Formats: sequence, structure tokens, C-alpha cells
Amino acid sequence: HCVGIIGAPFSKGQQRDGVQRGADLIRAAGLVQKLKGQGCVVKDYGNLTFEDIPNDEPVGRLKTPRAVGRANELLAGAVQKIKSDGNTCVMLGGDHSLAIGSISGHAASRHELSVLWVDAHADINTPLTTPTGNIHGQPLSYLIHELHSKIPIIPNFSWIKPCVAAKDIVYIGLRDVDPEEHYILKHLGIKTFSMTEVDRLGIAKVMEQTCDHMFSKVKKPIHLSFDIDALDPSVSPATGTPAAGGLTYREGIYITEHICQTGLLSAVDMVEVNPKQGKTEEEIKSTVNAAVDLLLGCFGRVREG
Ligand SMILES: N[C@@]1(C(=O)O)CN(C[C@@H]2CCCCN2)C[C@@H]1CCC[B-](O)(O)O
Ligand SMILES: [Mn+2]
Ligand SMILES: [Mn+2]
Ligand SMILES: [Mn+2]
Repeated sequence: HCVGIIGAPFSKGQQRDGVQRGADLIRAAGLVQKLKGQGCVVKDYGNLTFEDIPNDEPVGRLKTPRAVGRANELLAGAVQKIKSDGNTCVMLGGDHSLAIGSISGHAASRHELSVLWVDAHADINTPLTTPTGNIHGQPLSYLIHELHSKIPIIPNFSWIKPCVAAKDIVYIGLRDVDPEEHYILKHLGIKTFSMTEVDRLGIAKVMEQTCDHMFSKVKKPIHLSFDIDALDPSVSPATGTPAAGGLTYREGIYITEHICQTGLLSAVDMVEVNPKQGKTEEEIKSTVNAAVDLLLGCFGRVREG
């Protein structure tokens, strides 16, 4: 596997300080060395630098929209470069608003994508449905063709072009979805495996049906967007919006091992690790180590040795 890593120390898609430190914590836990140790060729493209944007007043309910739009424009360019260099891209967040840039940059290089969104949340609120104004709860709404008409003009967002079809999205891990998001998921017929389905089917069947859905027509490159809060808070407590009843460590690893086996993984986001949300060093370590192990599973690590 040829892996290109980009760090996006960004937190303005939400209100909790600390998530900008996720990338460097994941690196400090040995991601690069461990990927090399399992035979990957790794290029670390470093961290993006996000200039401060003064007077970034709310637009409607949206908080710090100019910073979010600009940060994602920079990220999109970086991801496109990493892809053009022939790598599988690893984007280390930062909050989940960064999926706007990551998926946009990926789509700019590999037009048709399948998106696997592993998350306690749907992150599909529009600017008009968001209950919080936090853009980390909205990234997919800017990217989906079928929602384009629902997106108003937002400063620093004009570069964004919808690039994903609703039929090409699969969710795993949902358990904290707003009513408006639920309506959107149903209305667009988006494939979802909530924690109920994970319990009912078991993770092996979930992955089998996820792949059946993604490969039902043409096999496309996979963009895996992994929000660490998909895992149960007992495994990954150091995150901004924890929700009870999440994926076990083993289920998370099974997901990434299975996606690796498809040979179609083209980009992966690992977001929402926030050390300031951990009550102890142990909680931070557990969260960071889970993120590292999930990424190692994406690139060939298997538990049988
Ligand atoms: N839908 C949300 C939004 O703010 O839009 C509201 N929700 C918080 C709220 C807490 C109380 C019970 C109902 N949910 C967080 C979510 C965004 C998560 C972003 B992610 O990147 O962490 O997934
Ligand atoms: Mn989440
Ligand atoms: Mn998320
Ligand atoms: Mn979050």
C-alpha cells in the first residue's frame, strides 16, 4: 500500500477546543512507523496551516462559515495532490466538517466514489435544518447532488461542487440522528446500518451487505470517513459528541479489515479525536490507540498475524 498522510488541525466545524490536536496525537502514537512496519510505503505531507479569518460572523445559524469553507478548500487541494501522486489518502482531523474538503479533493481526482460513513451521527443536516449551527453536523449536505437545491450561498463555500450520489453512500453506526436528518435519509433512500442493524445482523453481515450495496452497479473507489465517535465511548471517550451504545473495538477493526480486503480503499478520514474531552490520560490513549489501530486495519494489518 502507498499511503499519503495529511494532517488538518482544524476545530471550527464545532465548538469544543482540542480536536485540532488529533492529527499530531495520532502521529505521536506511531502511525507512520507502524504503517511502514506492516510494509506500507508512507509519505507524510505534514499538516495544513489554516490562517485566522477575522470577523467570521455567523451566516444564518452557521458558525464560523468562512473559516470552514477556506480550510476545506485548502484540504481539497492537498487531497487531490496526494491522490495524483498515486497514494491512498489518509486525512487526520480535526472535526468532521473536514470531510467536505477530503471528499471534494478525492472526487476531483477519482470522479465516481462510494462513501462509507462510519459515525454515531448522520452529519447530513443542511444549513436550514441544523439544530446547532455546527458545520461538523452538515458535511454530507454540501456534497450530495440531490441536496444541492437546499444549500444557500455561503461565503467561502462557492468552490464546493456536489460530487456524490445518495445511492453511493452507506452509513454504519448511526444512533444519534436528528429528526430532520432522518427525513433526509428516508427521502433520499440512503442505505443505513444503524446500531440496531449491527445488533440484528452482526458486523460480518453488515459488511457483506454494505459491499453488496456499494458494488451493486459499478465498483468505484471507496472513501471511508471514520468518526471516532462511532465507537462506544468506553473505547473512545475523548471525542466531542459521544453517544452511548457504539461499536466495539473489534467491530471497528472488522470494518477496516473488510474494507482493506476489497482492494478499493482510495481515501480515509479519521476525525473527531479530542484530547480535551478525555477525563484521564488513559481515556486519551484509548481513543488515540483505537484511531491508530483502525487505520492499520485499513492498510493490511490482520489480527491473525
Ligand atoms: N446532529 C448534530 C448536529 O450538531 O448537527 C446534533 N448532535 C448533538 C445532539 C446531542 C444531544 C442529542 C441529539 N444530538 C451532534 C450532531 C453533530 C455531530 C457531528 B459529528 O461529526 O460528531 O458526527
Ligand atoms: Mn459523530
Ligand atoms: Mn461525524
Ligand atoms: Mn463530533
